[in-house]
Amino acid sequence: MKILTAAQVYQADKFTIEKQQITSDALMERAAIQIFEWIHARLHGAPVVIHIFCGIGNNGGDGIALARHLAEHGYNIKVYVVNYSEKRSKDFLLNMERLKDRKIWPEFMNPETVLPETQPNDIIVDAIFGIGLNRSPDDWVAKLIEHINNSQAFTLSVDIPSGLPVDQPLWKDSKVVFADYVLSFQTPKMVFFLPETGIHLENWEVLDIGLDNEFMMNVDSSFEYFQKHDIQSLYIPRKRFSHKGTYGHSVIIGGSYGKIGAVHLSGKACLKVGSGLVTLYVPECGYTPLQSSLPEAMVLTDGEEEYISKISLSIKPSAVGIGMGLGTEEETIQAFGNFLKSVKAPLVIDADGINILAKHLEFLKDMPKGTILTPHPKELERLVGPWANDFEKLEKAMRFSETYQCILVVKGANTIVISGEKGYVNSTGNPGMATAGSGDVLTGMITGLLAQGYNSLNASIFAVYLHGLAADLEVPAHGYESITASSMIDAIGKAFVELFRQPQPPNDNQPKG
Ligand SMILES: NC(=O)C1=CN([C@@H]2O[C@H](COP(=O)(O)OP(=O)(O)OC[C@H]3O[C@@H](n4cnc5c(N)ncnc54)[C@H](O)[C@@H]3O)[C@@H](O)[C@H]2O)[C@@H](O)CC1
Ligand SMILES: [K+]
Repeated sequence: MKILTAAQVYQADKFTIEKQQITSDALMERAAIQIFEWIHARLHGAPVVIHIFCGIGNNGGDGIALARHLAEHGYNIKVYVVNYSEKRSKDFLLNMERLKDRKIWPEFMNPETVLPETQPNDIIVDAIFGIGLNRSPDDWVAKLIEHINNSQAFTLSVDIPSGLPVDQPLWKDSKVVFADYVLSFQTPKMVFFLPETGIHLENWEVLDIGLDNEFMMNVDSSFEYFQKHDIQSLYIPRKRFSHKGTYGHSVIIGGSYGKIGAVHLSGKACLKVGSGLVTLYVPECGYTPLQSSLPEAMVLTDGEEEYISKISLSIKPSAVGIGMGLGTEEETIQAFGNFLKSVKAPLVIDADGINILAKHLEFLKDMPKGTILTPHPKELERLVGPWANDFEKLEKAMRFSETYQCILVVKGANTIVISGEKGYVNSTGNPGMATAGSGDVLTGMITGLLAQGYNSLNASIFAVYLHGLAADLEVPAHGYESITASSMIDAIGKAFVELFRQPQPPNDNQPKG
């Protein structure tokens, strides 16, 4: 699903109105009806008090139109107009007239108005600001936002939590409504997925208001949100007349004294996504533990006992994953640098591999095109330098990806796969994944898919999705706390099965945590 900017949504809006020959008010009516139906399907006419806070633009217009539908169905509503400007939109005014025709009189709020009381069991609808917000709200509106946030009432935001910009960082000291749920029109907003702004909402859902399909197909969005059907289309089916050689030979290179487990996790995950053969290349101390714990894998050792000192492979790998538990001994660094010059197979670099690159930028020129780097935030910072906000972080990652023609898997609550100027936002995963070895598992999965012939971008996206899905499937049995890297590996099989189960579970597009 494409993630549009505010400017693109306005274009889609205009295009739709012209092509479908409808009025802007008809589009607002569609939006309001969709929200009404969402609420009505859950409340079934319950006499709960619904406070609807409306701005004076089209987001406010949506709120006023919603108020009319709720009133017509007998709901107990209280409507407020947050009168932050005299520039009321045409469709807001039109819907105000319709509301007044039904003898419903909103309370007009200005800087002097006493803030209304709400009860914990009430519902608040936040239709104060939508995608038109272009600066931080005035002080008195900020106080109202705080008042809403201090109430314990369930808060439903129309289109976007009021106070959040759509596609740029938050203004300094700006106040934002904390939304328990956001009903976002046609597209999720990029701010939902980034840590500095995503903390202002718990859940979100996209409502289809029928913006034109042709526009949506052709619009060039920088970011996409990938879900089950996107991943299904990337899947390469296994063939009946195949053998283990068909599915590639993966090599996992890493480990040092005390960190051999990282290689075990990567190697096992690599096998679990279907790599035909897996060889682990480790220092001598890894030989016995790996041979006994992972019998399906072959083990090659470096002459050095405790760390890798040279990388010479007697086999021709289909894909290589390198860096987990590698350490940063001087000899290891040299071995890593030399390996980059000679490697011909598709490559994934993780953990200490990334740390070495960050300290030896001269190695970057030797990195094969299409190499995948899987940094967590600290590793990314070492690689691209510090950033002032989440949007700058993504810009820097995109520039890095373009310069070195590599793919960056920017790990986080919503992992984002960066390929040049495009970013792909993952829809699976949960806070239980913040646990030791989780990244080793992902690196092994990407390597295993590369070995089977997935290209760099598809292998990254597929593995990131499946990794998160495996962890999500662990939640019912383990909760977040007890998920481990090993339990995620155990669930990879279930994740493959789930991938082809229909229909998509309803919470598949929710941010977790
Ligand atoms: N584009 C679409 O597809 C549709 C949009 N609709 C609604 O329209 C909304 C956008 O409406 P608008 O463009 O009227 O914008 P908003 O309703 O978000 O904001 C209202 C106006 O306030 C002004 N403003 C911005 N920041 C301010 C601030 N800090 N203090 C005071 N005034 C400020 C701006 O001039 C802005 O146009 C969407 O979020 C959505 O809710 C829906 O009606 C249906 C269709
Ligand atoms: K809103």
